[in-house]
Amino acid sequence: MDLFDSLKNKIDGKNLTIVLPEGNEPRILGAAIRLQKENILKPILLGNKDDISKVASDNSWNIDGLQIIDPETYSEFDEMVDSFVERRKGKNTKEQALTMLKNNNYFGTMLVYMDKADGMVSGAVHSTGDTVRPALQIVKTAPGNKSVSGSFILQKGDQRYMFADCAINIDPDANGLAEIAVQTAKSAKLFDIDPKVAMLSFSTKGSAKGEMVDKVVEATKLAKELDPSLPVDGELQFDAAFVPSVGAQKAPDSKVAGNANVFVFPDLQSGNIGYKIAQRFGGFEAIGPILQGLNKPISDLSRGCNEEDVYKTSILTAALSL
Ligand SMILES: CC(C)(COP(=O)(O)OP(=O)(O)OC[C@H]1O[C@@H](n2cnc3c(N)ncnc32)[C@H](O)[C@@H]1OP(=O)(O)O)[C@@H](O)C(=O)NCCC(=O)NCCS
Ligand SMILES: CC(=O)OP(=O)(O)O
Repeated sequence: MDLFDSLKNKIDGKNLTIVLPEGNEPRILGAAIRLQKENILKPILLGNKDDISKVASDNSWNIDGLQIIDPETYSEFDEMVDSFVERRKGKNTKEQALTMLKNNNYFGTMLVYMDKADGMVSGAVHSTGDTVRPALQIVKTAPGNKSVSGSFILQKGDQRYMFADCAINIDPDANGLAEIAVQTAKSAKLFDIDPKVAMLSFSTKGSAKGEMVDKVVEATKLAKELDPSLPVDGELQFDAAFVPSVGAQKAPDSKVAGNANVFVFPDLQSGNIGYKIAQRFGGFEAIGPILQGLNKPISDLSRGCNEEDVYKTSILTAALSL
């Protein structure tokens, strides 16, 4: 079954709510109208009602029945401020809270934190940093996780792969990389991928040397320690990880080489560039970044996203709340 049909089945009838802080962005509003019309989930748009109505009328869209919260006039704002100050005890004052909660990403994240919404999707017009910082500060990492990371599903026809970290950790050390591998394998299972994890490098099994390679070798060892049942191997170049004949030549003893479907990049430069190349040159649909290891489902979008990406990321985020 198509991934999104199966995710839709999962969330069907559960009345899940997803906050969309960028309420007057046409790609967001278009996706929200579609989600509402198809009765898949309940979008909650943040923004000024007149501004959102103007975008709708400019596009001849009907927004009847869509839930819009204007943070400027939110009746439970005082309760939200108190909850924020309590959560950020010792880190942010009430005065700071009043300013920070004027930002829709902080406001939307608080709705999720306070269980007034099941998840949030943002980032069509905000950078990843501005989108995820409130989540890292308020929702925080889930028990058993040290850091949050960001993965993508790359799919084309019946091919489906996971790439990570493409969004959050700029230069993870070996421990961080090992955690990213385990988190991404866990995400893969949620999306019907039986994970075989390749720890990527410019070297395969000692073909090149240096600190960058050592980091990936160490991370592979640590990932195996974190989850002994996980099929994970490294260090592998992308061709050795993906192409069976090259895997057999470069890493003949590996059970992952040539068959990998989860690709862990050594740092964010390679991960972010890598997924965009697969998307833009390779014609793969890229869904994400999916934040892994976070206590509640909040998803970022690439600013290059389209309405379909927002629609799908909202469905996926709702499914992650179950
Ligand atoms: C994610 C990112 C924005 C965090 O940067 P930052 O806000 O400057 O980080 P700080 O060190 O000030 O941390 C802010 C908070 O987030 C937490 N945090 C930072 N990185 C984290 C991570 N990977 N996992 C969990 N928590 C994290 C910190 O503990 C801190 O919490 P606190 O305020 O309660 O102490 C930064 O790592 C970044 O810019 N990453 C790259 C994003 C990007 O541009 N990606 C490419 C496009 S997708
Ligand atoms: C995920 C990502 O690269 O986001 P953006 O394109 O917004 O920087």
